[in-house]
Amino acid sequence: MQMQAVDGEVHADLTLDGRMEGAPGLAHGGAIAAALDDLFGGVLVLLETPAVTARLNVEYRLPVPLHTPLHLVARCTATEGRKLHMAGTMSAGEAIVAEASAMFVRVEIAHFEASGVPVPDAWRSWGGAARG
Ligand SMILES: CCCCCCCCCCCCCCCC(=O)SCCNC(=O)CCNC(=O)[C@H](O)C(C)(C)COP(=O)(O)OP(=O)(O)OC[C@H]1O[C@@H](n2cnc3c(N)ncnc32)[C@H](O)[C@@H]1OP(=O)(O)O
Repeated sequence: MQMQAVDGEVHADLTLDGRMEGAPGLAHGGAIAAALDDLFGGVLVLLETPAVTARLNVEYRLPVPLHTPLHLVARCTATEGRKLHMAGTMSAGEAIVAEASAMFVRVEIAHFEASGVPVPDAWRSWGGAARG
């Protein structure tokens, strides 16, 4: 998903296809949640903060048709020590089809390195969990 930073928010355009189908012709709720969670990951890049999703809440407002352009927007609404609160929306045209809120928790880069897969070099210049 291609993301763009605009005025402290992260925006993305996305069209879901048959691989993301739940009910016939409609997007699977898990795919919608994954897209919004991924967008929150983009906010972390904007903030240059390594963190992970601790809690994700999605409100599904309308069915999301496949093969329809969707617009997503996310931002960090508050920070509280290691906790980052996020909010985001997914829209089809003028209609908000889903809204999400999430709590991320800052972690050290070592959290990701534990997988054994190298992290991008840029992440090393970011402050870790201790950055308040
Ligand atoms: C990843 C991106 C990197 C950046 C670059 C991005 C690049 C762009 C691509 C992005 C693509 C992916 C974007 C999607 C992001 C994922 O998908 S992340 C993967 C899914 N999430 C996880 O795997 C997290 C698994 N959980 C954990 O590792 C640990 O539980 C945590 C969240 C790090 C917390 O553990 P901990 O470090 O021991 O901290 P702990 O003391 O337990 O908690 C700290 C505080 O948070 C609170 N807390 C912790 N968990 C919860 C919870 N579930 N509910 C409520 N409160 C909680 C605690 O109560 C505590 O509060 P205070 O006492 O300080 O008030």
